[in-house]
Amino acid sequence: MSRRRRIGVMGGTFDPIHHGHLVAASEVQAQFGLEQVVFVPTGQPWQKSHEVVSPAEDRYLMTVIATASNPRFLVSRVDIDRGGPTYTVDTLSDLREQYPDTDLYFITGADALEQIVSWHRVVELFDMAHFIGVTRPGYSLDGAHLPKGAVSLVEIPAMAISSTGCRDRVRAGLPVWYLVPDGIVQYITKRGLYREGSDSPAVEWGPRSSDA
Ligand SMILES: Nc1ncnc2c1ncn2[C@@H]1O[C@H](COP(=O)(O)OP(=O)(O)OP(=O)(O)O)[C@@H](O)[C@H]1O
Ligand SMILES: O=C(O)c1ccc[n+]([C@@H]2O[C@H](COP(=O)([O-])O)[C@@H](O)[C@H]2O)c1
Repeated sequence: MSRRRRIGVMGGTFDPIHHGHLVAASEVQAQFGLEQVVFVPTGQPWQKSHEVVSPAEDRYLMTVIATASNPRFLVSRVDIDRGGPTYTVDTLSDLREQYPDTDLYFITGADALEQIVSWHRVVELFDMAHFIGVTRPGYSLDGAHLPKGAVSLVEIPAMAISSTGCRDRVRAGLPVWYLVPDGIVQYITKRGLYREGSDSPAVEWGPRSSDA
């Protein structure tokens, strides 16, 4: 009897994508024998509504550039094309339709996992995918209230990199070489992303009038 397909799902705002994301996806791919890992840039990350987030198309293109050299990595537009606030319950139902007879492995860092109880329709999530929590410097999972057995925890090489840190460095005129792939440095420079007073058309996600 043939084994069911196993596909990883790496969701993120990716503003910008950095080597912490790529190492997490690569480690989980190898440890769980995943056929592919699908990177899914968020449309509107509703829990970051107080933050300025770069346009989805910039985040999507950066994700495509950063993953292009790995034949096991793919990028999906489902969260961007659906529109509205991004909920993982919708991401997983779209991907389940796209990948029938497949086990999905949703990858999250320790920080995101700590917050998972606040996610939309969280109870349904654990029936839709296996959740894999990866270690992240500065975060611990000790206090996270997760359903017993719902999440597998995986130790990955420690990458003390965050998108916030990368944005702050660009704003301060510091290099982000080697924190992000080379193509992402070039993309950020070309588009003038994250620079104070730059013309880059960052957007703020306020609640839509229909959500009020
Ligand atoms: N250095 C890292 N090590 C392990 N997991 C990470 C790391 N950076 C991000 N992740 C995980 O990747 C997913 C997407 O993260 P996201 O795009 O929000 O990046 P971020 O660096 O956390 O961004 P920001 O600093 O803007 O909050 C989340 O599950 C997050 O926990
Ligand atoms: O479903 C939710 O309510 C929800 C709330 C916060 C984050 N998420 C998902 O978690 C992933 C990482 O998100 P972020 O904001 O840390 O980049 C991404 O796939 C998000 O869509 C999902």
